[in-house]
Amino acid sequence: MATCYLSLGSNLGDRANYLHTAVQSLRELPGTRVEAVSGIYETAPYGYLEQGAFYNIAVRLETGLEPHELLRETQRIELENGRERTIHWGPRTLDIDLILYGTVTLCDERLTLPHPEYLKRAFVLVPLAEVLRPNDPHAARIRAALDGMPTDGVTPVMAW
Ligand SMILES: Nc1ncnc2c1ncn2[C@@H]1O[C@H](COP(=O)(O)OP(=O)(O)OP(=O)(O)O)[C@@H](O)[C@H]1O
Ligand SMILES: Nc1nc2c(c(=O)[nH]1)N=C(CO)CN2
Repeated sequence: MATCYLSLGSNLGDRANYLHTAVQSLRELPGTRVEAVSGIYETAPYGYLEQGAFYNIAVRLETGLEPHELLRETQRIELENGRERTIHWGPRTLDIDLILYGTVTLCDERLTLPHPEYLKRAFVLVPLAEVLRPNDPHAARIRAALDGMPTDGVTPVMAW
């Protein structure tokens, strides 16, 4: 089993409902236990700015699925929730990014772990800090990245 952290986002349609539906689907994955879900944050768009605000959460789960198996399942969940890839970093009903999979490092044509952008993204790090195990091997790096990072574009809107 591995401790994994996912970042989920939505900025089209009923954003909170897409996130709740996605977490329920994660709970139903084989060999997987969702252990913690952050509150929902409203976040200013990062990267491609001509779009609506996102709702973002972070999830900690334990899974026996291998990294590529987990990615296949999360991409299935995205498609089941109407995900369409039009503009890179553009609007989406649901996006699920694999941030950390234990201490695995991996870089192939389908999957990079840890996620290559996560330490630059307050919309990832702020929810992630809520569900992070204090003794996690990545905790010090995450706290250091958050220290001094502007987080004014990340606003808590509702508990999970
Ligand atoms: N850690 C990861 N989590 C999710 N997808 C990944 C990861 N590493 C690589 N990918 C690949 O990235 C491709 C593009 O994913 P997507 O279109 O969701 O990017 P994005 O979420 O909009 O941008 P970003 O990855 O910068 O957050 C996917 O088809 C997937 O194979
Ligand atoms: N606020 C916010 N901005 C983004 C997000 C996201 O989830 N939240 N996802 C992106 C592509 O992964 C690009 N920009």
